[in-house]
Amino acid sequence: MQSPLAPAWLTVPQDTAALDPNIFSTGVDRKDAEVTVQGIGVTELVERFGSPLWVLDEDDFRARARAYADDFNAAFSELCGGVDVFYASKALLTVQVATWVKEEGLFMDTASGGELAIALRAGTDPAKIGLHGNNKSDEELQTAITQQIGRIVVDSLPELHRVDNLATELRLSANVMLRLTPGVDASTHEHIATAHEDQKFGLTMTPAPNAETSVAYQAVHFAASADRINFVGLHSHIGSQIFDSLGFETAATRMLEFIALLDSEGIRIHELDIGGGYGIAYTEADEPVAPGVIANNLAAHIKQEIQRLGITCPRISIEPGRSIAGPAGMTIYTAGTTKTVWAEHDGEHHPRRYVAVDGGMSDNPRPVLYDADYTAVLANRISSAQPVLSRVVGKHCESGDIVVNTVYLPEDTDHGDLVVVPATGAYGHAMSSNYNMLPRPAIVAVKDGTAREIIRRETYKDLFAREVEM
Ligand SMILES: Cc1ncc(COP(=O)(O)O)c(C=O)c1O
Ligand SMILES: N[C@@H](CCCC[NH3+])C(=O)O
Repeated sequence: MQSPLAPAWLTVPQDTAALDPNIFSTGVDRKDAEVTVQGIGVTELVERFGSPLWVLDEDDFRARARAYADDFNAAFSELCGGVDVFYASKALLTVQVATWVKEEGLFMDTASGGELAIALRAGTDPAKIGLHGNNKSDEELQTAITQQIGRIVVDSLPELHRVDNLATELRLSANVMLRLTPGVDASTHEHIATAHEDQKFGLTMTPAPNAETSVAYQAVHFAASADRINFVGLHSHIGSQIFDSLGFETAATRMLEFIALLDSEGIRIHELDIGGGYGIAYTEADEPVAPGVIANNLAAHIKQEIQRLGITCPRISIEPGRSIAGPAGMTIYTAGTTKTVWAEHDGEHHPRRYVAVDGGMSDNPRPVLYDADYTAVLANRISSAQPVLSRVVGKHCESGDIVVNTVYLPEDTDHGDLVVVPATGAYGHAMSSNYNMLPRPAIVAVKDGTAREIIRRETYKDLFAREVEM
């Protein structure tokens, strides 16, 4: 029965065993009542690799990566000479994952010296690497320049001057792209919107009061004329987990208008990166848009704008992260303590069942950071018990340690059952911690019916590893 505690979008499932193909990776199914990934059951996975466990459907990851490359190139090849797809590695990065990205022909977007180090360790061609960051250290910039990476995405005027000075000291030239703030309010959680004025990223396109030109304009003129800077192009990224195409289109228009202005002054912009941020389905309320549809819509919009402005289309690049890694991953947890509490709503009390699992905000901080919604299923068996409104919580010392805020689970879900949370491939492992000294789970990649660890589970010994002996 529908609980008054449930949000309007959450329906009571007809079948609590069903696996929504919008949310789960393509290799996930049920066999003999158990959830399987490419034919391997969750019980076997947990027996072999422990719980909780991050499972990655490697074929799904690779197919999504390829779809972005193929569909965007198909949509843009005639118009703008093609598209370079940079995988936003902040979503999920291990040396193995970087290798898949390389093998699928994608470029690599990194956002720190650490991510850059992993991309290089995986043998990524430096020319296919970008480095982001609003506060890059000299060491990070020096590595990027000496490695001659394809683009250092400069985020401020002082940083541009530092890059020029460092490149001069190193007697090398630096490949520089400028990240601008197109002043777009993306429809997403405020902590993951990145193109409105009042936030930390990018060079503003709005002139300060009484100033004749914007910081973005000054930066372009500096980059275009500095001896040690190879000016690659312009960049904008409006935010993350976005479904509405309007924000992307508005940003593209502002960038192209700026490009037209520069064009009229004789500064030709050869490349425009329009960022990532494409939303995925975490729950039944989310309706993700296929890469081919996003590509065609954006290409149609860009075509119209370059015709209106009378400019040649720059080469386009994009930076999807979540929409490649997210749906490919899921987390298997083991249920422990369960209890029912009486939650108040409109002056009445209603039951809410709590199912505590063996992980939580240390393996997925997104619910606590962004009120992110997820869903979950009972995975080791099918139950005919009635679905009851449940909250899956972790084992941390925080009442906000929520794994899935609202989901209908079979009433008899209990101690020892396996609970799977889908769509955790992005920003789970990437943002995980050892809070409460929980060792982090392993990541297992499943391909062609074979499961292998690509990141091993942490042990208590790992927790002592950085202790300095007295
Ligand atoms: C500059 C930049 N590019 C790409 C991304 C990837 O975003 P998403 O994982 O939402 O595709 C991000 C994250 O928001 C970002 O900050
Ligand atoms: N970590 C965020 C996205 C930030 C993307 C980086 N700019 C999330 O999980 O949704």
